[in-house]
Amino acid sequence: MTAPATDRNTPLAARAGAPLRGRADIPGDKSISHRALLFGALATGRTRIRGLLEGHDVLATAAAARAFGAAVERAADGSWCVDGVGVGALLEPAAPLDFGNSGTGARLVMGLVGGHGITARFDGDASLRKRPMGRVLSPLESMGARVVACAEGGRLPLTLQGTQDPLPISYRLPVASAQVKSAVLLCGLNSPGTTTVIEPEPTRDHTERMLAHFGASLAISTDSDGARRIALAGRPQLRARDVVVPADPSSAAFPIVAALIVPGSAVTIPGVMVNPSRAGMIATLVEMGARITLSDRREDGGEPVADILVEAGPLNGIEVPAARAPSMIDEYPALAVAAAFAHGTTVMRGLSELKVKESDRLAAVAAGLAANGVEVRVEGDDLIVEGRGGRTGGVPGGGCVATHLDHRIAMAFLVMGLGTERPVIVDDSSMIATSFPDFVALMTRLGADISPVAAAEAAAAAGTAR
Ligand SMILES: O=C(O)C1=C[C@@H](OP(=O)(O)O)[C@@H](O)[C@H](O)C1
Ligand SMILES: C=C(OP(=O)(O)O)C(=O)O
Repeated sequence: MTAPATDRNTPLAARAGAPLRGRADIPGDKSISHRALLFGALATGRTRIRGLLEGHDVLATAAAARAFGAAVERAADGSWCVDGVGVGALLEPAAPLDFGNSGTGARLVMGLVGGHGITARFDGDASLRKRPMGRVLSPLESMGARVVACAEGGRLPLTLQGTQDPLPISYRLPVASAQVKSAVLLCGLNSPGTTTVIEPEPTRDHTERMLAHFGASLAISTDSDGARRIALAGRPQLRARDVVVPADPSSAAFPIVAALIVPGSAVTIPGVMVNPSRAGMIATLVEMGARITLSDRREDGGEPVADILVEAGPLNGIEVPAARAPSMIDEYPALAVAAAFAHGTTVMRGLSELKVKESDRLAAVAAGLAANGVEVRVEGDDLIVEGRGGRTGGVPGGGCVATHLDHRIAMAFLVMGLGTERPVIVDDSSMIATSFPDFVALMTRLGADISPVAAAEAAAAAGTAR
């Protein structure tokens, strides 16, 4: 249930305390940040990006863009400039590309390499090396790319040889994955024909929005069976554009849940992206009775955004349908924590994709809840949490959570500890910097009590939780 802390881990403990109050400025969206750098590298001219997320995942993508010949610099005012090389003109990287913890970076860049006459080696950390890459490699191979070498099961480290003339294919996604969709479209950008992706379940649409923003020609329609069809005309001339990156709803989920479960809290979060393909968490929390108010809805950088006010209050357990999963796939660890504080049972259906994230999140969430005294079951791909809202003793806490190199597991359980009877320890917090480097400082400014604990204390807590 719990992993032993090592010397390199940085365990943290979260304790219940004062209400959370004030304004939370959330960093830029991770998905849009990766894409802004890659489209900047593929465009001709200078792209300026404001609000880029400066997390480790995105910085690894910036390094890859440089390896392809783009100039990528941070300006004195905090914006980023990318001088691109143009579609079809990427250079071959001189050294292996290291994507660290980032599935998005690795898979999107595989699409780029697959559609250019270059060869690149891909690697990542122990978590990324476990994640399936076949889902991207398989369509790229049908477009003409070749996997020269890879670890068992099509995993990293691997070497991919691209083609300068990718075949235009029509590809129906076998899994609901925006990363697979995006890899195929990025490869198809340098194809002489039209590349079509059909997605039976809609996934985040930032790639399509940004393709249009940079001047590509794409047609989006709905098939008779309800599937979404995206047709991209190959070899467009992409022109550099300004990109404004809105606040990341997946990061905002943590202070939102914290404000809901810590009595007396009221937190405002300005400029959060509320694109419908990412807004499942807000809809779910509102269904649970959360006091969440959206105001000043507007458009920023081609994405809908709003200011969010969250106030603490009771939550009720609900059933979350499988169809909603793609619109909140990264938010389930935070939602499961909210469910632990709700009155009644919450059933989250159709979570198979959670098993192939930075960790097996279905197992990690269940283990973390159980270690902190919450009754939880995994039934097939469903997660069932028995909320402790209104029960004597509240949510017990007192456990140490194994984070398995997973930023979202670390942040979700630190949030949990802000509302539990006893502190919650996470065995490692270093991965939080992949997506939300300022998380602990931001939560502390709101009034949260999160502090380092000695590895020995974390190990002892892990022992008692077993
Ligand atoms: O395209 C993207 O930016 C992402 C897509 C999702 O992954 P999948 O495509 O594997 O669902 C999500 O979990 C990830 O954090 C970001
Ligand atoms: C799944 C995630 O990211 P990635 O796939 O890019 O590693 C995430 O950020 O929760």
